[in-house]
Amino acid sequence: MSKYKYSCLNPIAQVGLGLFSEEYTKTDDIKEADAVLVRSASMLEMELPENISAIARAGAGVNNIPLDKCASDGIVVFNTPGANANGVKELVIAGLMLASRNIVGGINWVQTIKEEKDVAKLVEKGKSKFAGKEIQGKKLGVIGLGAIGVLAANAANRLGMEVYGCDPYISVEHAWNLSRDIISVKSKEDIYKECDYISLHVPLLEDTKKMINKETLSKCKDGVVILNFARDLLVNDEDMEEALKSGKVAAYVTDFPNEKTAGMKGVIAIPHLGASTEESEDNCAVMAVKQIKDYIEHGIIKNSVNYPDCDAGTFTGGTRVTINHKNIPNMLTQFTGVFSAENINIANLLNKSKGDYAYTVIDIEGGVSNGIADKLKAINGVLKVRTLS
Ligand SMILES: NC(=O)c1ccc[n+]([C@@H]2O[C@H](COP(=O)([O-])OP(=O)(O)OC[C@H]3O[C@@H](n4cnc5c(N)ncnc54)[C@H](O)[C@@H]3O)[C@@H](O)[C@H]2O)c1
Ligand SMILES: O=C(O)CC[C@@H](O)C(=O)O
Repeated sequence: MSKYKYSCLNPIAQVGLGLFSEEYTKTDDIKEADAVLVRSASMLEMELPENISAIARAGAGVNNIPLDKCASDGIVVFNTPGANANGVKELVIAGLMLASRNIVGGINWVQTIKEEKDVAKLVEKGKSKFAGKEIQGKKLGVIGLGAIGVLAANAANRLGMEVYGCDPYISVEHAWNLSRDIISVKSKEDIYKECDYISLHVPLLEDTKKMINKETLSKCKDGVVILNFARDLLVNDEDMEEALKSGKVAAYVTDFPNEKTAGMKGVIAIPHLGASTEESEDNCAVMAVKQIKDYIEHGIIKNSVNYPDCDAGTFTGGTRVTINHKNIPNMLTQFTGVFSAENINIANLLNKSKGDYAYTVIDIEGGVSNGIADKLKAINGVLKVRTLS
């Protein structure tokens, strides 16, 4: 009989799932799963049963997961920062090329003449219709300098582009990795005004939704190319259609086609292939499974998007009690009170908070009764209690 169960809502690379020991079994019923692994499947409308302790998004974007609801149910949500960034960066470079040289048009045209007698001659005669531009010397603006934005900016710069980057919240780690040749600008306005190509690498949030719209496009250069390898809702599709028609936008490259953009003239639509490489899928799966195992077996939180990171070290014996709770005053006093009332000595205690939520790990040398977990659960503001032994 296995100790833990996990469910996968999307296919997850075997190299990751193989890291689960025989203590784990896979289940298709999330009502009995301790942990859930997901890629792009939407969990927004899903009922989240009480048994779930953790959800790992094998990828970066978490807009398919109800983060607040999970936090208030005591469910820790992880993602895998950077694990698919190289895969996306490479497709962004392909996107720059696809938008600059009429590669798709040319390839499709060759198929229309493939049965003709002298294909080579027709090719030489007809190819001028597909002539393009080079990216060297052109200006690229990268909005969002996280794992992908930094790699894309540096790579485009190495290909001879003049690259502008904008990220008011850039992390120290990403700032370190950004080439000194990238021109860092404080406002997106500078990118709209200066750049021939604009690539979006921000998460989909309330303040980034439809950031590319009639107003922002009006600030752009005529014939600008927009690349969207982040999320479709970052762009207002109606405004984009108008801008493509008028020539304001020369091409819109999107990794997120929808009913509106899939057949839109001027759109180069790719079926969400950014992270669809063997390497990215493996990296994401391995990172996601390791994070789930660390949390389930040791109560360690790393790379959570709704709870604080918290590492009390490997659980080696005795009892470890983990408590997901609201970040409100007086919680620790109440927790320690439950143990002291039973004359139990706390060997180690770690508490971390992030926004409205907090997480506490309490190590005890011996065992504890079930009653302890029930008393902790009864404290107002406690969302989930787990006892590892
Ligand atoms: N096409 C794909 O298959 C694919 C794969 C991975 C990620 N993505 C998308 O790309 C996004 C970025 O991925 P990542 O791995 O680089 O994430 P990341 O978290 O490393 O980087 C996101 C960056 O955006 C910045 N940011 C947030 N709000 C901003 C704003 N208003 N203006 C400017 N910068 C802002 C953050 O400071 C951060 O540095 C993801 O959220 C996801 O939606 C798509
Ligand atoms: O899982 C995928 O294929 C896509 C992942 C990507 O959109 C992400 O946000 O990481």
